[in-house]
Amino acid sequence: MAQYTRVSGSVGLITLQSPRVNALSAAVRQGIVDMMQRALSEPEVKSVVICGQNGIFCGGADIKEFGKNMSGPPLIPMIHAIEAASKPVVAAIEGIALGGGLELALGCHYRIAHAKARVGLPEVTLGLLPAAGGSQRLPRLIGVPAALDLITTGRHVTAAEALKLGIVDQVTDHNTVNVAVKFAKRVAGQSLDPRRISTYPCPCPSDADALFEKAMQKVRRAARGAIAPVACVQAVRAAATLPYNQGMEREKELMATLFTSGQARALQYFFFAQRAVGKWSMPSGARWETSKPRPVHKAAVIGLGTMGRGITVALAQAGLSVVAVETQEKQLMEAKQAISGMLERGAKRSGVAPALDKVSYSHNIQPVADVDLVIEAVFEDMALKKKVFQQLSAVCKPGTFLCSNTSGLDIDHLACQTRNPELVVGMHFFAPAHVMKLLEVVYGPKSSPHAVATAMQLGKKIGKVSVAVGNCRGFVGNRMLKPYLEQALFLLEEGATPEFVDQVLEEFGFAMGVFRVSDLSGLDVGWRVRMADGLAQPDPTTGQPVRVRQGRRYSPLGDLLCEQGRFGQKTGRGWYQYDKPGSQVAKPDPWLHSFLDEYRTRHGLVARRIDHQEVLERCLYSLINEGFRILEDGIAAGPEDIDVIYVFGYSWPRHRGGPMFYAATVGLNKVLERLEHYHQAHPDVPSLQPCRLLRKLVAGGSPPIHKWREVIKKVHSQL
Ligand SMILES: C[C@H](O)[C@H](C)C(=O)SCCNC(=O)CCNC(=O)[C@H](O)C(C)(C)COP(=O)([O-])OP(=O)([O-])OC[C@H]1O[C@@H](n2cnc3c(N)ncnc32)[C@H](O)[C@@H]1OP(=O)([O-])[O-]
Repeated sequence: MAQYTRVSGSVGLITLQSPRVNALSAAVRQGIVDMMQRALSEPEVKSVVICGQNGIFCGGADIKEFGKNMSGPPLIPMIHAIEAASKPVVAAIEGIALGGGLELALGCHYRIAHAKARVGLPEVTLGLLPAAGGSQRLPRLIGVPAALDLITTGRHVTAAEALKLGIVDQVTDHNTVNVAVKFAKRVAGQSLDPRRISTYPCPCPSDADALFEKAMQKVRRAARGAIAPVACVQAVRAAATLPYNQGMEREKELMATLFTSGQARALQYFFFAQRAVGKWSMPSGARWETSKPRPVHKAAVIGLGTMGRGITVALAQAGLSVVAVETQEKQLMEAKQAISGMLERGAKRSGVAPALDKVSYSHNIQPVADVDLVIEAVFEDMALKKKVFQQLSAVCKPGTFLCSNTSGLDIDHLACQTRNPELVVGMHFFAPAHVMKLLEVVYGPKSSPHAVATAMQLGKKIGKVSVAVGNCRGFVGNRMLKPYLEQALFLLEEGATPEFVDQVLEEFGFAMGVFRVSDLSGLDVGWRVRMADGLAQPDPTTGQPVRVRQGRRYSPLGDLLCEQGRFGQKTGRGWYQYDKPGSQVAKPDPWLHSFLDEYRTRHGLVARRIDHQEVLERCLYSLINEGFRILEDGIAAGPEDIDVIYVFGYSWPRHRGGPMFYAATVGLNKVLERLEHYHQAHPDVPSLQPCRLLRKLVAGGSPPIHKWREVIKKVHSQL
């Protein structure tokens, strides 16, 4: 919808009305067309201002309409009509003008923006490109290099940068609509030809071919198989090399290839999945709408190792006062230096003052008595963590939330160490904690909805994408990672090499394959956990590494490497070799190949040829199968939770939507059939045995992913 009012005598004011972001739905487009005709037909009206209600100009095309039959007036001719109008049209940009919203503004003759406004063409993040003239008008207005940057990254720019680039004509701190109305009155009657961007020549740098070649290489490197960034470069190239109308034809062609692509569907699913995880619920029925968070002004971090330092920085950068506690004096001094350095570098990057004064340091726990929330980040040892929680429960004021950054230990065990177990939740950060977006908020059976709501809100405040999950070994992310890692090791036993397995996973779109990630995070981290679980010990009778445990197949390959000090990058040797400890360039290691050959011979294994499909299916389908078990157990409320965790925490390629969306794309019946195939071949690997929920979904005709929550609810109600 759009509202029309005549203001200041001679200005027609068109206000977009579609909560919450005035997206260009069919109704809004119809409203704009109708109101423009009215403004142009009223003789008293000399100029027009377009704005959005509630201080937001426009969030672009209505993503909820994608995939449905398009109705209402099409966007391109609507914008052309505005550009061709005989009366000046001024866009009053408040809040945001994104995608089709900015394209609408580029069709206007003038653009006035509020100082706090942001503009951009983020279509590439949805697997699309600016398809309402944005890829043709923006290069003509601001030049090819700047347009390439905005369109291939989809980044939002501030009003100040938009003015500098020439996207907007004026920036104001005052009421933008009033300023725009005054401006519109002032330009009434002036010639508009010089203001019709589509008529501008596209300023093309002399070395255009080289520039576009370079841009194409850059996006291909970063895209990891995503197709939209490549199409964006091609569209801008059309603007630089073709007349406007032909360029628009090219934009349309390219958009047609993207719009129906699986990647666009995956990225649009992921757009809404990101918003769905904020609307959390617990098996107890507690929900985000009804659970009030408590304010957190002052926090504490216990243990200043790598994770503790990153968490302290994330909290301080968000403006919280932080008490950083480390009992080891030397570790405390090193941490103070590291944290100050991270705060200074972060502040320099964002052009603000470093929040050094936000952090106070202590080598004992007393100063945390008056904080609102504590995050424990000590070494991953249950006995040590229990002691810390007992101390915190004794020292902290009543009502203080006690949170653990454990990556998989039992939250309920920690809660039982305290006077108020309802105030205990997990806040599982991902390394580096001040960079990685994901936060798993883990609730135990005693955790109160307030504790979950407070941790979720704190996560949002420090710029994280927070996902609420239930308490179990490894929570969601690490629990699903286990069968994935297991299959990768089994594939090595059966004849594959780390390079080949990683190549397949990186071609799929992962930033790094499983063995390169293992070398980066350190093989010893998992080894210590397996040692603690008594898994890594050789068979006491034979002294031989054990390959079957409790009737399940087990691969001791990782343990054997660790026994030889091959911890990965940190020791210069792991699944790959590195020039020196700490270097990051992984090279195939002939030693490892002969080690694998000997290992196979010693265990009577015969190497066989393993193809891409098998690597992909065994690694990904076992991970997905565990995802279905997690949904069945109610540890995650819906597939969106799992997909957001895997994209933000485990570099699952966003243009594939996430593991559960990928399963739906491949087809649940195919995933089931392949798992049955591999389980038959490997009956001693329970993680390949298809999960009941997967069977149930397939038996139910493989409903679309947005319907899975209903099926899960039914399964839970029958349990
Ligand atoms: C032709 C043309 O070339 C092409 C093809 C296009 O134009 S493609 C479209 C290009 N536009 C975009 O990529 C912008 C996408 N939106 C955003 O980036 C953000 O939303 C935001 C604008 C920066 C606000 O962030 P927020 O954090 O303040 O609130 P929110 O929770 O995110 O959003 C608030 C509510 O609005 C909903 N919403 C936001 N943008 C929407 C959109 N474009 N269409 C439909 N719904 C939208 C969102 O789902 C949520 O709903 P609900 O959960 O309340 O039910």
